[in-house]
Amino acid sequence: MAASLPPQKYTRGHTVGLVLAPFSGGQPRGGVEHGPNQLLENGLAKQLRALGWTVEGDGPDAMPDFESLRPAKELVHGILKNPLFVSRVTQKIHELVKKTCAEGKVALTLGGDHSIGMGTVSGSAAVHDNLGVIWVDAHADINTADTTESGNLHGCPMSFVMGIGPKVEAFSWLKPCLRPSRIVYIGLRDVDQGEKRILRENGIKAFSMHEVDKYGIGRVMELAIAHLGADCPIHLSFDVDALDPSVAPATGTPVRGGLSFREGHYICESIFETGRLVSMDIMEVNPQLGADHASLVQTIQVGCSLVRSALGETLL
Ligand SMILES: NC(=[NH2+])NCCC[C@H](N)C(=O)O
Ligand SMILES: [Mn+2]
Ligand SMILES: [Mn+2]
Repeated sequence: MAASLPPQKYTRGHTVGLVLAPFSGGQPRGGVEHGPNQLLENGLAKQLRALGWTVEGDGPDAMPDFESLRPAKELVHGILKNPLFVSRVTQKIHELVKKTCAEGKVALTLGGDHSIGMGTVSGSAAVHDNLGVIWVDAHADINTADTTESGNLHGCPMSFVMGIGPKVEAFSWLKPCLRPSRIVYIGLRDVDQGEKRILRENGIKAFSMHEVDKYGIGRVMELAIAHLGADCPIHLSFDVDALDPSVAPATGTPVRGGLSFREGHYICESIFETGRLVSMDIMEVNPQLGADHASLVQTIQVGCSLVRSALGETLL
């Protein structure tokens, strides 16, 4: 028997619309495009149905083929890698997330690398006024075309949705849609110099691992939710590298000193408790990385359990 879920303020009924994002063009390591398939094969949709959700978008032909969007000729903008390809894919994701949210469903995007956040945040913000974004990550992913040292667009989605930094021609579809005050970071511990300046200059609220250690995750979540305000819709973007590599090893840019298993889940549980989660990303699960098969299985399982916690699974 399905559990009965409490009402959610900003969505109609209890339907999750899956948005599958098998994409790795925002960074150089292959494998992360298999994240969505692995999460589904581990039973994610079934697990959400068992919690009482209606789940759409996991049918046999649901997996999109983004290769067809790869341009014959890339645009050049400094050291940015694949700007036109990333733009086309994220625009597609934007449309899918926007449609799902407009239908009153929770949009759950399975990545894929974190450049996809350009599409998910902008797609959700196009429907939900005053959206607050909780970005859980070891990294701030707020480089601009000027500050990025890697040229990897998975390190840039936040500056792109905010509309800061130089205009990049390939992304003319992406209009500024997120003010700095609508962002809260949790879990940061590997932030580039240019990104630190952007965070400071824009007064962006960030709870790095230092604050998680200092206050504990319970207090951090109280402060995070209070910062966004008591009554706004919330988008949760969860990069699994926010977790300590001992918890989620199969990811492209692991950084030691991360969130524990319980801290990660507590974040998700406390966002569910607000009743205001309207969209969520689970990103950077890379089944081809990690030392062995066990670390892969562990990472996929933790990805699934984070989503369950954000969608109402409780310990008791
Ligand atoms: N989504 C991620 N894992 N991002 C890692 C970004 C690392 C680095 N800051 C960069 O710009 O390349
Ligand atoms: Mn990230
Ligand atoms: Mn990261």
